[in-house]
Formats: sequence, C-alpha cells, structure tokens
Amino acid sequence: MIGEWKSLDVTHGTCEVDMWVEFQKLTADVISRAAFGSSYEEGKKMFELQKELILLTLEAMQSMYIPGLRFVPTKKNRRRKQLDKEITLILKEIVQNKMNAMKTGQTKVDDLLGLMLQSNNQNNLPEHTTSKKSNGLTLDEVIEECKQFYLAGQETTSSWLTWTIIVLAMHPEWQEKARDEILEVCGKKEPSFEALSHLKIVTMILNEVLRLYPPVIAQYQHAYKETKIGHITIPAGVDLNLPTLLLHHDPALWGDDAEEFKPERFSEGISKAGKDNQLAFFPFGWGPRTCIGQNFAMIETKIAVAMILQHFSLELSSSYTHAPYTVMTLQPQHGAHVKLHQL
Ligand code: HEM
Repeated sequence: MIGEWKSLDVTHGTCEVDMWVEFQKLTADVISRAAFGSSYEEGKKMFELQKELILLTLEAMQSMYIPGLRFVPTKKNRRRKQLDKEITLILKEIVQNKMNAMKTGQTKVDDLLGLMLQSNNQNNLPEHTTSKKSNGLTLDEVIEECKQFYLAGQETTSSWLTWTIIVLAMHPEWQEKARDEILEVCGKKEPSFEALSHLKIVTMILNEVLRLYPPVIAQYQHAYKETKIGHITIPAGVDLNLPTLLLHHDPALWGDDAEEFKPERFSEGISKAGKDNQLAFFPFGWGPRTCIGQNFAMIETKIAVAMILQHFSLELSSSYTHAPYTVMTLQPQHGAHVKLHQL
C-alpha cells in the first residue's frame, strides 16, 4: 500500500487518496491472509461475495417488514440465495484442499483455518453434515467461523484506521508526537511485534479514536434469565441496547470536554480515562463475549499507522466533509480524502 501510494502520479511528492477505500482493501487482504494463508486470493473472492450479500441483507433489514416476502423469488432474493450458495461452495473447496494438504504434510498450520482444523479431531470431522458427533467443529461450523471472522473483523478495522488518519490530519500536533515516537522506537524500519508494545502515544491516540468514533456504535444483549445489575432488575427475554457511541460521548462520564479529541485522557490506561475513574469505554464489548479479535485489530492498526507516519505527513483534502454515519459500522459518508506528503 505504501509503495503504491509512493508510485501514484504525484505533484511535488504529494498525492491524494480516499483512506476509506484504501483501508477496506488493506483489511480485506490482511484478514484473507490470516484466515486462509496461501489460499488468500480465493478467500478474497469469497469475501467480496460476502460483502455484496451483507449489503443486500442490510437493505432488506432496513426496508418495511412484510411477513413471508423473503421467500418470494424477487431479483434481490434470488441474488442473495445465489451469493450464499457460491460463498459456501468456495469455502468448502478451500477447506477440503486445506484438509488434504494437511494430511499429506504439504502445508504449515499458520492460519486461522489451519488452526481450526488442527484443533479439531479430524477423524471425527463429518464431511457433509450439520450434526455434531464429537467435540470438534463440523465442516459447516468451520465454514461459518470463517465467514464470521471476516464479517466481524474487516470493516470494523477499516473504520478504526480511517478515523485515526482523519483525526491525525485534523490535529497536526498529535500527528507530530506520534511520528516522533514511532521514529524513536522503530526508526524507518518496519515495526517489529516487540516495538509495537512501546508505542505509548500511538496507543493513547488509538484509544481516543475508538472513544470518539467507535466502529460498532451499539451492542445488543439478550437477557435469557432474570438478571440484576445494581438496583435494576432485567426480566428474562428482554433485549438490551448498549449505545456505545452515546456513552462514549456522555459528559457525565467523560467530563465537559467529552466531544474533544484528547488522547491524554488515556495516559494512565483505560481504567483511569473516564471522569472520576468511571469505566465507560467498551468499543470491543465486555465480559465473556468480548471481541475475540481485539488484539489482532490493535496490532494491525498500529503497524499500518506506524508505517504511514514513517513515510508521509497527512493533511485533509479540501474536498473532505466530516460526516460520520452508520451503515454497519461508523463510516465517512463522503469518503475520507487525505493528502499524503512524502517525507
Ligand atoms: C476495531 C476493530 C474491532 C471492533 C471495534 C470490534 C468490536 C466488536 C464488538 C463490539 C463485539 C461484540 C462483543 C460483545 O457482544 O460483547 C465483537 C465481537 C467479535 N469480534 Fe470484533 N471488533 C473488531 C475487530 C475484530 C477482528 C479484527 C476480528 C477477527 C479477526 C473480530 C472478531 C470478532 C468475533 C469473532 C466476535 C464474536 C465473539 C463472540 O460472539 O463470542 N473483531 N467485536
């Protein structure tokens, strides 16, 4: 990505890109490689189809509910069915190839699919069934896990990266502080895993971006039994909506400067960031169902931000309009055009 930007048609070492578009490509590539290793190109094709399916599904969810309509063979319903079929077929083939390669020792187990298959008792893995006969995952479950990781991990990370770059372009003083830290810790080299844990200012900035622009703006929980939280009793069967975006902007929890970008809030860690040390920061959820990919997302985001700041200084394009809005995640409605000046 950095190399591509450097080779873009530039005027005096400057080019302009839409960060939202760029980061969608980057995160799709990263998650495809992490999930499928050497088969990532086939994985990417599957993910593209999944993206189309998600958009069609969201459209259906946001239109008027007419019972039974989803069974009518309209053009969009037929396309949804066809996409689902195609995705499952591609995945079945990838899984089957991986299983064969693992059996003959032709592949390393260094991707998510390999790890899932390895952790499974392969002798008991039923090939074409949805029923479970062992503690391992069925083929269908492995396929659903692959889909889930992409759905949960791609657009969320693009959103986080995009808002980080926008905010750094808006606040040159923080951009400078972050770059100084990166150059001090990593120089101009690619950041190592070890170096990432020394990026304190970058971590503060990334947390403040997650507070102001949480990619997942609300979280839904279902009380399957009567539950007491403090003095509130929630009856069984009630659906709860935790409005992350609203809580992250609430002056009662963050102070009168809640709307301001102030990474220094996080200088003593997450637990001390809120007003009177109230814990009100949960971009990745909380408790036993907390996001399983949060460390993965943090590493990916830190590496990308570090490498961008090593090579470019950032300035908002004159065409940029600040308009966060939600499709599935918090996105820039009119794109995220930023000018990149080569350093
Ligand atoms: C900025 C990036 C991300 C954000 C903001 C985010 C946010 C969340 C949230 C709010 C939840 C729901 C937690 C709950 O119900 O309490 C969740 C669940 C999940 N996330 Fe993430 N996520 C991110 C990145 C990722 C990545 C990169 C992956 C995969 C590599 C991932 C995989 C998952 C999975 C599999 C679940 C479901 C966990 C379960 O139900 O047990 N996420 N995420």
